Amino acid sequence: MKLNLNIQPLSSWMNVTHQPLVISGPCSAETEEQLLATARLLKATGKVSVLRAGIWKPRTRPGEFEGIGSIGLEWLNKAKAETGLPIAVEVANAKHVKEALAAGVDILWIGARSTVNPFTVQEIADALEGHDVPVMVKNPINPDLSLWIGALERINRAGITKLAAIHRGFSSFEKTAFRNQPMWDLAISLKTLLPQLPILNDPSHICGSRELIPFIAQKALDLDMQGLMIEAHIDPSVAWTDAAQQVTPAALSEMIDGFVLRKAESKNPDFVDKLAVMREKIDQIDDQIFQKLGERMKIVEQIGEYKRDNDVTILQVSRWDEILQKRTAYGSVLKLEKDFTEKVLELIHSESIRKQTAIMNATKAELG
Ligand SMILES: C=C(O[C@@H]1C=C(C(=O)O)C=C[C@H]1O)C(=O)O
Repeated sequence: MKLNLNIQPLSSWMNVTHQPLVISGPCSAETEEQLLATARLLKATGKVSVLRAGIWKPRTRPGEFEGIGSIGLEWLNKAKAETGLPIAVEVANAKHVKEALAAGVDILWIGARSTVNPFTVQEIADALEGHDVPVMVKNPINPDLSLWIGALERINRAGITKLAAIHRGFSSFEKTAFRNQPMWDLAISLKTLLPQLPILNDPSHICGSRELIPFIAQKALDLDMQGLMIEAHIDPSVAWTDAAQQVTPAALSEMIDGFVLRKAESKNPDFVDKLAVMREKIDQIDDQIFQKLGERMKIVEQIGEYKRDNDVTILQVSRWDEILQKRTAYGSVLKLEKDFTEKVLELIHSESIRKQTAIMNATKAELG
């Protein structure tokens, strides 16, 4: 299924001065000096296309620094006048949108804590009506693809066609090395449903610590994401917010130099030919896999009927356990990750259970 949004290509509204597209700037604008000094150094790298700064900050607990507020718009405009960099801010309500538009902000983004709430997104969308400003929508904090798509649809329906998504990772109970779980599958699903939608990655919020950022950023580029939003601060050690995940402009520059840029496709005829041959092999193997899955399910159905006629339960834990043990061991010999093998088997098993349940239920109904 493909969704239908009216979106302009990124290249028609974003002047990418260096590949990959990098949007950078401090997590929060703190002082005029901090913002201007950071902006100057970012500009000097020659590798940053847009300056970002948070001026209204949604914080988990009250009493923390909640952003410098509207004065930050003036500082951003000073930075823009000096560096020539277009400016981007986060907006979380109609007032923010109004002020940002009045100040001539070039790009607005909607944060994860706003995307999660359709009322907030609709309020922002209504405030955007009639304005031709680029808007970027971060994923919601919870891994709900529909909410993310819904927010993009609301903004698009307000007439915003310069639209992009930002993948910043998802909250989870699970404690891992990441501040927010990347859950790449969701970004891949969004790209599959909306191939024309530019998706940027925000490795700063996924990682939560600067050391991890280059790895996540490279992975995002390898997944064909169209740019990166990376937080940078003149001196991260004294940052008022998110100190651990900000990098200096110099570190950012070095990081960008280390990226390997891979293209979405190659026109080299030799490459195209070899790829076609390998894909033909994959097609044949996929045919076989599905043929075999079909055959397996037929036997599962026969077993279901046999169990039904002999009043035996559908779920057979010891048999299921035996399959799990045997196949994961075999899978590891075949160099398949245990986690992958288990996921495949679990999918197959739950489909078996579903099929056999249908057989049992049909009979119960017939027996009436
Ligand atoms: C097919 C059966 O029913 C269920 C499905 C299984 C499977 O798909 O392999 C295994 C055990 C049962 O939970 C069976 O009992 O063998």
